[in-house]
Amino acid sequence: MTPDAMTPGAMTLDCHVVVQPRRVDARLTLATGRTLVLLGANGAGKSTVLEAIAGLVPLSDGHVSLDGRPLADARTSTPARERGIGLLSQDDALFPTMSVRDNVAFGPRSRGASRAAARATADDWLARVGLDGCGDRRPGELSGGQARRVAIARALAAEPRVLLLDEPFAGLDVGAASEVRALISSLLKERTAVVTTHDALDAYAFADDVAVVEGGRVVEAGAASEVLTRPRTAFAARMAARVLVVGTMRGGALVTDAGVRVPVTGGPGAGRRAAVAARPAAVALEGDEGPRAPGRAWIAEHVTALEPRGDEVRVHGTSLAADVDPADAALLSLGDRIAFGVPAGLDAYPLTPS
Ligand SMILES: Nc1ncnc2c1ncn2[C@@H]1O[C@H](COP(=O)(O)OP(=O)(O)OP(=O)(O)O)[C@@H](O)[C@H]1O
Repeated sequence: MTPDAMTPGAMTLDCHVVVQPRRVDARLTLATGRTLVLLGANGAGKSTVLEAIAGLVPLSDGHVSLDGRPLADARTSTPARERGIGLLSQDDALFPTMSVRDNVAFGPRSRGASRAAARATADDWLARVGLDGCGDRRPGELSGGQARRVAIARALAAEPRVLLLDEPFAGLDVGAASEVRALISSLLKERTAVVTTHDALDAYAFADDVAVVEGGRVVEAGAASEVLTRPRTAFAARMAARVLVVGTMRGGALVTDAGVRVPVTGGPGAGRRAAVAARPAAVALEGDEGPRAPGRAWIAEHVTALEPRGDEVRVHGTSLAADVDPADAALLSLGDRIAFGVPAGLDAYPLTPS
């Protein structure tokens, strides 16, 4: 570890991952001690980025550097086990014939620890992930949540400089996912990590920084507080579970390109492009005709999708969305024209540099 890497805020990971066969071309940087969440839909290229950083997929172009040390480019590649990077893949990939303890001891053993020391480290990690006493079991004797914990322990027992977690809650039932979420939340403190997810909840829960990935590219990146609450594109807003209304500032209001006036708080000067972001739960829904409640700006769109979400349904328009009671959603059909009521008084933020 270089002295620079010990400095809080120093850049740990710097990469430009180009994997042409998978159409991935993504640039990322990550400072020491921070957690970066890669937020994107299925197939966006998130796993490919992690696999390339870990050394499991070759780069077509670009580079991966850790603490200023080049690990890979299109011509050279440090072997995965020598990178100081731990990857928790979606399938856990535990060795099925080894005991749980030996699975976790694998990393320390590879780093030269004696068998006894590696086993002691493994037992210590098993206790830290809540699996005290499970060391003699085989992976096939574990529940999905337990197996995920073992995989986490195995990744961390190797003492990686950077931990990569690929959809760490995928395939777990609600109870197990909640437990693993709490465990990961405590383990990520002070650690340098990248977590992939398609779920905004994970971004809100873990991210210091967020990079939104679409079609193999990073389309928005920055501090979580900025990217999640002030998204700049409809895609980033959707990934952050927000709806975005874009327009031009006029007379203290945001006026959409269709001419709807949205009263806002703050915002840049007249004539500047700006946006407000709302939670779908805060957006109201009415028929296209008839009375409209005051205190909102009403924007008419066609229904494009009805997405069940537990005890609510998210009604998507072409750009807006609202969470409504299933009984109300049941009255709607795809293509219906409806009015979304965006609350007045949201904070407007600039979309163009001043
Ligand atoms: N082993 C592979 N061989 C060839 N192409 C692959 C392989 N794995 C993924 N791809 C392709 O690369 C692209 C990116 O996939 P990737 O798995 O990285 O996306 P993702 O964002 O992680 O999605 P998911 O959340 O579904 O895992 C996709 O077009 C996918 O079909």
